[in-house]
Amino acid sequence: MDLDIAIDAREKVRNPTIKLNKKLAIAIGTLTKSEKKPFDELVSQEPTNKLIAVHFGVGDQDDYNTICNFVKQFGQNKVMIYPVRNYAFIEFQNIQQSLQLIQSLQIFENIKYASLKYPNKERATMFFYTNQQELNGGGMCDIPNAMRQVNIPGLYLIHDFITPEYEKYIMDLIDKQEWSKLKQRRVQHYGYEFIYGDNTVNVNKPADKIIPDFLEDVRSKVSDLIKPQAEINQLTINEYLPGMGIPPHFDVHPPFHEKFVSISLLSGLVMTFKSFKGEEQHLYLPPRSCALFTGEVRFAWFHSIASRKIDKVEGETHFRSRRLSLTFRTIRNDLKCDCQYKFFCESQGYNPQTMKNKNPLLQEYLAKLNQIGIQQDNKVVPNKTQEEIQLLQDQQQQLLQIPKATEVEKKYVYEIYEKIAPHFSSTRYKPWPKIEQFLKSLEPGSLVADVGCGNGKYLGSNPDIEMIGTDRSENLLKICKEKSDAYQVFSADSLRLPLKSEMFDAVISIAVIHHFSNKILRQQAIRELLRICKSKGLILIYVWAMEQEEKTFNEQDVFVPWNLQFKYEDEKVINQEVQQQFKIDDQKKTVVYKRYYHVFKQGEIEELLSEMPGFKIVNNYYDHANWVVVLQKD
Ligand SMILES: O=C(O)CCC(=O)C(=O)O
Ligand SMILES: [Fe+2]
Repeated sequence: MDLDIAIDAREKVRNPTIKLNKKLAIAIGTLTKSEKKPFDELVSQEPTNKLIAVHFGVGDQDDYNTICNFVKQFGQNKVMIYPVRNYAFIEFQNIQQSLQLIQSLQIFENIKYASLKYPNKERATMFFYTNQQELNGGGMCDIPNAMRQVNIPGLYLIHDFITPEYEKYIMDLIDKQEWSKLKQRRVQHYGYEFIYGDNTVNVNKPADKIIPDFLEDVRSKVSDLIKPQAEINQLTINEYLPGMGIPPHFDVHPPFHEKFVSISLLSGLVMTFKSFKGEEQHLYLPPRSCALFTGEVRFAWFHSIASRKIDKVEGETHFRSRRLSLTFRTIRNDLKCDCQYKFFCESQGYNPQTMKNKNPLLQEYLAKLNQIGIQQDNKVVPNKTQEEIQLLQDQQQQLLQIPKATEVEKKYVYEIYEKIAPHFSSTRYKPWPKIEQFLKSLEPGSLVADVGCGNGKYLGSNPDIEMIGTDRSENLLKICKEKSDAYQVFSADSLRLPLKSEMFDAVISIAVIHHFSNKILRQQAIRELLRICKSKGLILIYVWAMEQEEKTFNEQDVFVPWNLQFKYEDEKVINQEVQQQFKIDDQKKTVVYKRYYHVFKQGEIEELLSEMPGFKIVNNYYDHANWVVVLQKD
């Protein structure tokens, strides 16, 4: 078969199939090269039940799905894709099926292949019969297998840092802003202009554009995360279409404070990290996650994104789609970095130029590291006291643990409230006097958050204050809205409230903290209450007491039954799902659901709080079988 297609430009204009032939030649070139076999050996002149699809067009997942759906029409088959090489191996059960596929396409008699064109795309896939039992895919192993978790000193990945709703909200607005075009990508800069090539900023020249207001929530959340570092004041937004990447680099030291973060929007992809010792690790950054760079990874590791359309994540092929990243940094006006990684630090004698020429000092440094071992070197931290180190480590530990609700909260709290909401609400209409009293004691005009507002029974307690309510249960929120149009409520996770810090004059948390099944979660929920409260603001917390007359508890972690009357339950549910999962009490005509509680012993909430900074306890008492504390933020 003659594939040496030399095309005369004029001929190409006259004969449109030649354009296709040129593409074919390129595709076949890739196939033969990576399979290391001549084309004649790879393809069969006679119909077989196996096909090779070349230029498979897995540019993105859409193409992949298109082709799989197309192939499926002709019968059961096995499709092996080799996305790196843009071809695939398809095996049908019989020849009839592959024959039908080929016949459904445009057939080019002279070289016996069939071509599937994509609507609206300058792209086609060609199919050939083959006798091969399999293809080797040209070594799919070219793509490193990335992990969802890695162990890189100073690097933290926080999942679900923002919600899908917030992501959508900011995406729409980001797309309305002006983009600057780089050779590879499009970018937006705020606060300070980034100088590529040197990977730095001009600290004396703030950009005209400051970080937009619509990003304030995420900016302040990042500022909290990096405390005690100064507030975030620079933002770079990078846009990566499939196939785009960023070469290996690290941020120069002097113009930026230590910590910075990169938040991924829309699509995940793999970031590659390379240490100064040559060690390489690959981490998958999922959408809406936040990667926090501190210490060694920030000062002395290269990070990069390979220019690919697909990644391999724990063995699975992951198709990239459009991704935006928000890189938030703090500018350092004094330009004096005093990190311990002085061989990479421009403030301490490092010169990127000499580094490129294999800086002899660096060679010496690496030799020394090899001698004493990196472990020991890590322990030597100039300019910081032991106490400071401990403090930083504690803080990083804490960051690592920005915790997520477990299955217990999902299955035995959240899902149950969803089910029992109307019935629950019908039994919870009377506000408790002491809580009303607290709300009525607030200054007129106060802004108050009711975190875990349930059916909203306190939202109208004091008409002179402004209240917002959050809850995880959509069905309870529905009830709030039915009660009054004026109620401002929305769904939120109490462990990570989508609310700006220091915003509220007071915060209440009624019967919420006891639904978290471990101490870390209970503390995180309280930390969030503290975070959104203004300095000197009050926080009222109610939790179920173990010591109560209404119920006897033999232990602290309990599942408390809720007898849901049949009239509140969907018939269908009673018959099917519930019968398998939940107990039905035929006599009482109820379905028995169980809610998880951690009931608090006397003094326990105070003990939990004693491990947390930033407030004092101004009151504590017992009310309606609950232990109660009132905190005042420092
Ligand atoms: O896209 C990212 O996550 C990283 C961007 C980055 O490394 C940079 O802007 O310096
Ligand atoms: Fe970077």
